[in-house]
Amino acid sequence: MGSVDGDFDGLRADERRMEVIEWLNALLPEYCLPLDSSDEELRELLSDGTVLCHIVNTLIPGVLEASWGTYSSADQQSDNVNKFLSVVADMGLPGFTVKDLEEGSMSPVVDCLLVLRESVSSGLGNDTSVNGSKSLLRKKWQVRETGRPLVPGVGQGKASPGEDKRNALPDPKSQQKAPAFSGQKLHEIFQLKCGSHADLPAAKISEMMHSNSLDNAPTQSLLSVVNGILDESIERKKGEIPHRVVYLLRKVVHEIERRLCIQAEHTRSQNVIIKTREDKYRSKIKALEILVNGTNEENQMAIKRLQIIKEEKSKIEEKRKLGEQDVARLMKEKEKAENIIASLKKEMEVMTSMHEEQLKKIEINAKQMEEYLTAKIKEVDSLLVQSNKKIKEVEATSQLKSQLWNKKEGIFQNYMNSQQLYVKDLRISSQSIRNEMQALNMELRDEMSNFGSGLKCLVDAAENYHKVLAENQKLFNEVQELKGNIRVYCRVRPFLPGQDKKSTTVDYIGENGELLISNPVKQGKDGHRMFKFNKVFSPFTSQAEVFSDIQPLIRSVLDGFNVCIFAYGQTGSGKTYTMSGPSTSKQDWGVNYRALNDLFDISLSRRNALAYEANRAVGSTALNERSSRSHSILTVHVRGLDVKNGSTSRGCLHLIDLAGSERVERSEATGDRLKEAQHINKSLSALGDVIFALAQKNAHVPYRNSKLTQVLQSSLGGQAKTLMFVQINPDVESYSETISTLKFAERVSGVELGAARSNKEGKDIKELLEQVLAF
Ligand SMILES: Nc1ncnc2c1ncn2[C@@H]1O[C@H](COP(=O)(O)OP(=O)(O)OP(=O)(O)O)[C@@H](O)[C@H]1O
Repeated sequence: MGSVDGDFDGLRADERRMEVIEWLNALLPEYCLPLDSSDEELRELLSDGTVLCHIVNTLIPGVLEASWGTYSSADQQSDNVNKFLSVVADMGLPGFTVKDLEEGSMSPVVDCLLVLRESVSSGLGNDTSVNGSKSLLRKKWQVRETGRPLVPGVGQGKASPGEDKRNALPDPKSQQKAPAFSGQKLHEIFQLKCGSHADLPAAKISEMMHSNSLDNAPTQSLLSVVNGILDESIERKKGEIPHRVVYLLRKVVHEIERRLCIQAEHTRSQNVIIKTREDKYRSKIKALEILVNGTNEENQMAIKRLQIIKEEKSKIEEKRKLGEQDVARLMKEKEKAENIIASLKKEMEVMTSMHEEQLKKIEINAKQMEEYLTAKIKEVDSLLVQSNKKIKEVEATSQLKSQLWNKKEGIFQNYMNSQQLYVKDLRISSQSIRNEMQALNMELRDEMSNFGSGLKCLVDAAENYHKVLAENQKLFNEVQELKGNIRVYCRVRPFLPGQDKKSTTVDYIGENGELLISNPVKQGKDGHRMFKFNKVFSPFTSQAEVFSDIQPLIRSVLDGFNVCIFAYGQTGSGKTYTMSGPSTSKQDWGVNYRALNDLFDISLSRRNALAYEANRAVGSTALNERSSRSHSILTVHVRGLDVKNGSTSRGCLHLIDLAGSERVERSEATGDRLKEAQHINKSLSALGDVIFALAQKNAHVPYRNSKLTQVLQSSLGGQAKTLMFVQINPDVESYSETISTLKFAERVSGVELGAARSNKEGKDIKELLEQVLAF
């Protein structure tokens, strides 16, 4: 793009220069500079300032006079240029510097000339201001209206009207090219006053005709001559024109014609040049348009590429950022690694120095050891020498000693003989002792046989113990059966802290399982309801007391019975309290902990006779693990192996914390909770139905009505023993739940209780129990 601008600038400068040259050619045709002249050619024409002054004089005749001369000095040249510039400045037009004219670009000079042209052309005609400025300029430069400058020696005299046209300055070139006619001479000829042309001497005219001075004279001057002659002719009132004057006129006219022809020729050639230039510029413009179109497409492409590049750049920047982060991380890691390496290096250095020190020490020790060992070797050598000496000495002494021993042997032989005699005596006495020992052995054998018969009696007694134990178990279980296979214990929960103790529904708790519940709404006889169970535990009954009543059932599990203990009651009535206990401290233990503990204790006490295999399963029946909405079942399977006869017994204990017994309609449950409550109710009523059927000894027991009864099937019915804790809340607000719970329990226990009561043997239960416990 820059180059295109440059081209345009160049083009504009060329055009402007051509414009100036064209104007100059029109104004001063005598110079006739080719239109495509360069800056340098224009500079050559204008540099001495003469032409510039000539321009001013042509536009405002007589304002300036250039310093003429074939070879004008540098001072003259700058003087001419300064004159021109001061005229331009006086006209209020922008000028240029002398330096611009001497070197560098000619555009300031061209601009100045164009502005001057514009200013003059716009001020032509009846522009008084321009005329005014012209007169001012003339005044300034002391020029008369005739146009002659008031320079001494130049054009002095009276100016006549019409003399203006004749006052044009002579062409400096003509002066240069025609030395025969000096500038002053030609001037004189063309500046002749009226009537003088006719009076020109013949020699002078012939000199003019034969010389080429007309060739060099400015056209303006030639026209002035013609005009002068014509004026003269008019003045002389059609007087006869001398032949020589006619000839001169012809010559002048001929010259004018010749010049016009040249000018026309020149104009034609200029036109051709201009046309070719125009074509050139048109083709250039087309090329530029194509270039511009191409550039637009390229621009769009470039914009698209730029966008892609921008996107790529942003991606690259992101990558670069990530890279920088990586680099930062790696730098940190590198720093860490360098730190570690530095610390390791330090450690290495320390270790190396330590090793070196140790090596030195070892070397020192080795040296010391070597010295020590060489000393030792020396010592050993000397000792060896000494020991050799000693061996010899010892050999000598041993010889002496053997002689001595031989003497002592003789003495010992004598002693031995005497001792043999003594041993003979001892043998005789030992024989008598042996006889005594045999007698004693006989006595011991008799005693041992007596002890064996005693031991046999003990073994027989032990065997009898097993039989008695079995009988005991049998009796115990009979007692349990007599007590009933289904038992219902009611437990009344105490009031919780913050509850009003006066608002109780429990009126009376009898020793034989009676429970009187009062209706808070009804008064009198109808306001009370009596229930009867196997036992009723008051709010003050401890965990241990409750368990002592069910302990025999746990014992029967080890004897191969299935036992099922469960707690039934509304939420918050104490089911978990009874079954598990409020805490894990021993005194708070519920039935579960105590039952398991008891099983272990009894199995341990029976370990000599029976080996048990202490298995447990825990589960819950509903989706929710909260005890109030799920049944929690703890099952213990017991297998006992009789050590003596190898027989096995299997028992199973189910400990169940049932879900809350609230009625669905009362719980106001909806959605999943409703379904859950319905399931719970269903399983509880199924349990009731099973127990009821069992108590009535029905042929069909509906075990399959619920999952709960299916799971407990083996522990409900048959020889299985079932115990139900009916938990009640004494609070008045829970009255209706309490009644429905008790009714359910009564339904379960009612028939069984009746059966137990009608059994005559039931009266002997207490006695039987006492017998068993006494045994
Ligand atoms: N015999 C009792 N002595 C003292 N506090 C009791 C007794 N029975 C129950 N409680 C207390 O009453 C509250 C409710 O008891 P518990 O949680 O055992 O009831 P629950 O019937 O198991 O309730 P849920 O059906 O919601 O599980 C507990 O704070 C418990 O400690």
